[in-house]
Amino acid sequence: MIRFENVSKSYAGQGRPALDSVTVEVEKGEFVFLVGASGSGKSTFLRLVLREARPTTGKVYVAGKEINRLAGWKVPALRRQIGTVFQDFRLLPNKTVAENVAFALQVIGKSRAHINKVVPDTLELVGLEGKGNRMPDELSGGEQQRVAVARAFVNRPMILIADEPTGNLDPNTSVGIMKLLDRINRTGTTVVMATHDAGIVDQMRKRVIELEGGRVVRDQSRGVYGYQQ
Ligand SMILES: Nc1ncnc2c1ncn2[C@@H]1O[C@H](COP(=O)(O)OP(=O)(O)OP(=O)(O)O)[C@@H](O)[C@H]1O
Repeated sequence: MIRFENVSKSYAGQGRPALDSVTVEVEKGEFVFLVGASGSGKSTFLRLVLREARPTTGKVYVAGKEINRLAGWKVPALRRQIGTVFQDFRLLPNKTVAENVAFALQVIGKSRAHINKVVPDTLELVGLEGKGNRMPDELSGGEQQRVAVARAFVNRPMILIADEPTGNLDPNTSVGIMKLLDRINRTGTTVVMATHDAGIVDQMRKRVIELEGGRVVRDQSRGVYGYQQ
């Protein structure tokens, strides 16, 4: 589903590359944690999958396509297949919960009938039934992240990318979000999550890829967090 072939990424003006000769493959339906110290290259890895950044050398494949070679007009279709969740939720503050989730479908031209059916189903899936009319600032952090997960998943993407999704949440709330991501993964969606949350990684026992200075230094199935911060 995702394949990096000898990928390096250097940012202009930076001495050493953010990613350095990374070769890694993530199969369809896998759940993968990306761990490593701050600056080790996790976000760069995720941005390359979304083609928000492009490799300096090497090839990135998503669903069999080398995405660096995709024509610009095909990039939105690629991103439509990839849901994203971030530490800071990134909800639209002036839209209700339901509108935030619906918006993700409106911008890709889905019909009102489809939206009216799918949004309530997805809010129920994430445990927010009955809260569709709330504004984001009327929700707890954990609930706001559930909205973000609903928005990321409402189009049933083949990949879900999560960059520190529990970074702003307390441990109990984080467990709830992880249960949700696990549930989404069980529907067949490939999940790649960058995290500093040792407790979560140790509890979930999923594949762990560790980056250090832009290189893969560990790739372990049913792994643990495994290093001191
Ligand atoms: N847009 C950019 N321009 C220049 N350098 C960048 C840019 N983005 C990241 N870097 C550099 O690339 C390296 C890897 O950064 P990256 O954000 O991928 O790490 P990370 O593992 O996600 O870190 P964190 O855990 O703090 O989010 C760092 O040295 C960082 O300073």
